[in-house]
Amino acid sequence: MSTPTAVDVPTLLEISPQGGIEGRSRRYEKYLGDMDGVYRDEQAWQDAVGERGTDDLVYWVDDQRYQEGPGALIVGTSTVLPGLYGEEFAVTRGHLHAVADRAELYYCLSGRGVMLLETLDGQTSAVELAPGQAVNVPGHWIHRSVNVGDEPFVTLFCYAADAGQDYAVIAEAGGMKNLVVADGDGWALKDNPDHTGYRAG
Ligand SMILES: O=P(O)(O)OC[C@H]1O[C@H](O)[C@H](O)[C@@H](O)[C@@H]1O
Ligand SMILES: [Fe+2]
Repeated sequence: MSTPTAVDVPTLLEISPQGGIEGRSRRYEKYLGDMDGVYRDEQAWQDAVGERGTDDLVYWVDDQRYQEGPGALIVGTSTVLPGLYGEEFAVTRGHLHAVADRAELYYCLSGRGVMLLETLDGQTSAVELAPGQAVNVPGHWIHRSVNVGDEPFVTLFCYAADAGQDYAVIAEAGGMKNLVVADGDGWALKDNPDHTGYRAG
């Protein structure tokens, strides 16, 4: 059991529905240039880089944490800006927790999105989220936020402070099994033909 420290005190967090936390510990920003290899349509991503440059902000995360040890929670907001790369909607890189059994809650604050979920043994799920809706993601599910609207997709998340992130799992598999693509006014799932299957769990 970890010894409480002076900073282990309850903290009031002011959470903006547009994303952002007063009282955060950290802000983490991802730019278009960081998304190399994430979208299946490489040319579409290259074209976007040509138009907007590598320094164009695509998503950002504010979080608050008071210790790294097991038992503590990380609370944050994730703001994914809208976009389309070929037929694919704007996504976060996505990950499996490094401590794979760690769960995560995502509560939609604004915008319209999909939480794309997959397991190493091939189960898939996609949960659409509108403001007021949440998804309780069990451990062992790879998760990626997808903005399927035309405004920022903002979620409040909460997960165990010792979870960590494994990003290689998606890259090694040629991307996630499913793509979230534009379909009329909405979205649809499409098989990613480059997906080779995940490594053994
Ligand atoms: O970590 P990424 O897949 O790039 O997504 C960005 C963020 O998504 C979620 O909201 C997680 O809880 C964050 O810890 C993570 O950093
Ligand atoms: Fe996570």
